[in-house]
Order: sequence, then structure tokens, then C-alpha cells
Amino acid sequence: MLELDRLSRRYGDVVALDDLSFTVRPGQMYGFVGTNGAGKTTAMRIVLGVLEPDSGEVRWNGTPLDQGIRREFGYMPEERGLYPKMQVHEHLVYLARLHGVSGITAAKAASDLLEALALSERASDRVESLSLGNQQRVQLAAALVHEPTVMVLDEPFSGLDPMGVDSMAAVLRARVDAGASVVFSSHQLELVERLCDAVGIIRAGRLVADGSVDDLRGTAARRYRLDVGAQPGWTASLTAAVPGLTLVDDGDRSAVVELPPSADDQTLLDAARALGPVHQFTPVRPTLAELFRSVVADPPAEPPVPPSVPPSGPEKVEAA
Ligand SMILES: Nc1ncnc2c1ncn2[C@@H]1O[C@H](COP(=O)(O)OP(=O)(O)OP(=O)(O)O)[C@@H](O)[C@H]1O
Repeated sequence: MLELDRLSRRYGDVVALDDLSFTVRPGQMYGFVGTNGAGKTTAMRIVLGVLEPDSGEVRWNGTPLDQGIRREFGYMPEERGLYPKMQVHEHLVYLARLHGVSGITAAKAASDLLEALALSERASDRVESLSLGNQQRVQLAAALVHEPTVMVLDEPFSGLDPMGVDSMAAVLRARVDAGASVVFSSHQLELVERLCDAVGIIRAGRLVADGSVDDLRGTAARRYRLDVGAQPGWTASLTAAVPGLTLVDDGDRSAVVELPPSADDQTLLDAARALGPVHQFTPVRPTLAELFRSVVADPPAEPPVPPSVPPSGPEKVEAA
């Protein structure tokens, strides 16, 4: 397995990574997500070996990475690097041969990947003649052509059309199902939710959530959608009846509420029943995008700096 262990890295005064650790197991697709500037590329560059951490290390099956181990990996760096004048198939074969793959095996692997990525018809074209999205597909093929068991991919899906996303996802899923480890960064959270077995959320260089999307849901606040046949204003009565209950969405017929840790769902149901017939009572499963927003919006773990001015009264709200 691939282990990033307590990586820290600064650029001058900027703390890019702060004690970052996570693990990617064989047969696992790991999505690495975070806000702009959170430290994803820095972490990937350290795994790639183009950047040294200030502290911490990266291990593969318990052994700290060296150039020998790294050569076995497949990379898709942020700076895409293909030779523009080379033909697509020729380029892939060239890269596979650099990894010691035999000519016949390399040619077959290149053809298979081009077919899977819907690029067979462009096999004899120069890389520079392809659109950016198609060059990106070739870049993925370049990362995979020597059949690596670990793949580290920086935003492999950005800029691809939906067919490109699907074909790339299928190629990666097939490798993962065959036992490979894949870690990729992305801002496309729906895609990460759909594809990944595990997700790490990084904020300001720290990992703030790690696990399957279901694991992350388990730690999220519990929300319920209710439809109660009661008088208008029933949501106010409900929030008054259950201490700590928050109204998240007050629709015409139904409402979404968030339970405080102290209350259980039966208390909520009883309180709703006391107001009228309950037509709907459904747990709301947060999407990864919603989980992400709540995790990155949480205040940092450090103790807050005390305010220098005493807090004033409620903020004035301007009329629209
Ligand atoms: N070469 C550099 N010199 C100085 N600061 C840097 C350098 N590279 C990155 N940084 C800073 O380190 C922090 C982490 O940057 P990084 O590129 O790793 O984030 P990221 O999560 O990949 O962001 P994005 O999603 O925008 O690509 C940011 O504050 C960034 O400005």
C-alpha cells in the first residue's frame, strides 16, 4: 500500500502541507479533494519525487520511496509532458519501452489503451494535432502503458467531455479491480463520489476527513425531510419542541431539519406527530459536495484568537 506519512512542507512562510497522512490500499481508488491552494499538488509532487518534504515520508509496502520504486508508478503530473511532434501510438510505445517493456507488449498495451480511450483513429496523428481533451486522454494512456500498480494522477478528469470522463473512469476502474492503487486529485466532487472507494479532504495542508463517502456521512450531522399535515408555521413549532433542532430548508409542503447530537430521530418523530399526521419522514443523505462544504467551512482546530473588540449587537441586515 501507498502511505503518505506526516508530510509537512512550507514555501517560505506559506504552510502548504501540515502533518498530512493517508493511505491508499491495493484495489482502492482514492479521491483527493480540497479547496484551491489546499496542498493537493504539493502532496502529489512529493509522491512523484520532484519535491522534497520538510518532514515525513512516503512509503510503498513499508519501504520509503526511491527512484527505483517511483519508476514503477504511473504519473499524470500537473504539468502535462508529451512530445508534441511524436505520433500518438509511437509515443506510448516509446514511454513503455523506457520502462523496460518489450516492443511487442508495448505496442499491444498502447493499442489497447487507445481503443479503451476512444483514440484508435488518432493513433498515427501527431500529439500536437489533438485537442486538449484528447491530449489529456493520451497523457493518461502514457501513465498506464507500462501497467503500473500505483497511479498518482493530478486532476486527470479536468477539461474532459462526459464521454472522455466515462472512458477514463472505466480504464482506471479496470486497473483498480485488478488490484492496482489509484490516487487522483479532483474538484469534480460528483465524479469523486461516483468513482472512489475512499476520499481524503484536505484543508490548509491538513487532512480533515478520510474514509469512504458512507464513512464521512456517518460523521455528518443527521438531517431529515418531514412532511407534516399541520397548520402553516408547523416548522416553528417543531423547532421549539426539539431543543437544538435547526431548520435547514422550509419548503411549502415539506421541510428539512438537522438534529443536534443530543436528540434522536424518535424524539423528532414524536414531536412531529404531536403537530399532525406525518406523511414523510426520510433521512437526507448528504452528497460529497455537501460534506465537503461543511468540512471545509468548519473552523480550524486551533484555539480561536480572542477578539480584541467586544462583540457588538446583531448585524444590521439591509433591505433588498
Ligand atoms: N512554488 C511555490 N512557491 C510558493 N508557494 C507555493 C508554490 N507552490 C504552491 N505554493 C503554495 O502552497 C499552497 C498549496 O498549493 P498547491 O498547489 O499544493 O494546492 P492545490 O490544492 O493543488 O491547489 P489547486 O486546487 O488550486 O490546484 C498554496 O498556498 C500555494 O500558493
